[in-house]
Amino acid sequence: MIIRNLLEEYRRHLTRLASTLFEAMVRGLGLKLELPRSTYLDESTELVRVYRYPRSSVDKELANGMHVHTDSSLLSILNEDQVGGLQFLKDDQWSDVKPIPSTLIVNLGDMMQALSDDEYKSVTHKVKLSKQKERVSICYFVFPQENALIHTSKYKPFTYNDFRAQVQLDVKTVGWKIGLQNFKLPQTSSN
Ligand SMILES: O=C(O)CCC(=O)C(=O)O
Ligand SMILES: [Fe+2]
Repeated sequence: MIIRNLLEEYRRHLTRLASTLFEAMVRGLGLKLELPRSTYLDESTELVRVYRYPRSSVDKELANGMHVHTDSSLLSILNEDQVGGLQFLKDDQWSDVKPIPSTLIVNLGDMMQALSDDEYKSVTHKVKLSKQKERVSICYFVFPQENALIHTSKYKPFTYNDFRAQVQLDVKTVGWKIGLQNFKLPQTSSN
């Protein structure tokens, strides 16, 4: 089970990295968090996924290895090979994330967007399949404690559990994830 030990070691390094990044964002934004940091970045929730995306057999632009989405996480840290295919949406335009050797990609998830009161955005992204080469990525995700209340000015107070249950319900009833929009408080017109 060498792979298991390696993934565990990898996870521990990324916990450190994610905590450092989270701390920097909390300080940078001057966030007044009500609960300890480990409530929002809960080590026990961490996932490490290894993906193998096969070569695309269809000769079309549409060959998605991973459909359009935002991550529900607090933070996601991606480690990809040199094949490329990750794309993100900005101003209604898809852009490629060019792979850079020995470089990790940090995605902010929905929970970071909520905690930052929309100062930071959870990026919409997808993975396109290559026609030439298979792609491998190792992706780390960390989430808040399931029952910890996330309380900010732009959103109704909610827990990660509430969020996940709502996403599951939306996927079942509407057919896709609505996400943070469901928890948004009505905008006030004060200035
Ligand atoms: O494989 C990748 O680079 C991204 C995977 C991804 O977006 C996800 O698992 O949420
Ligand atoms: Fe993702």
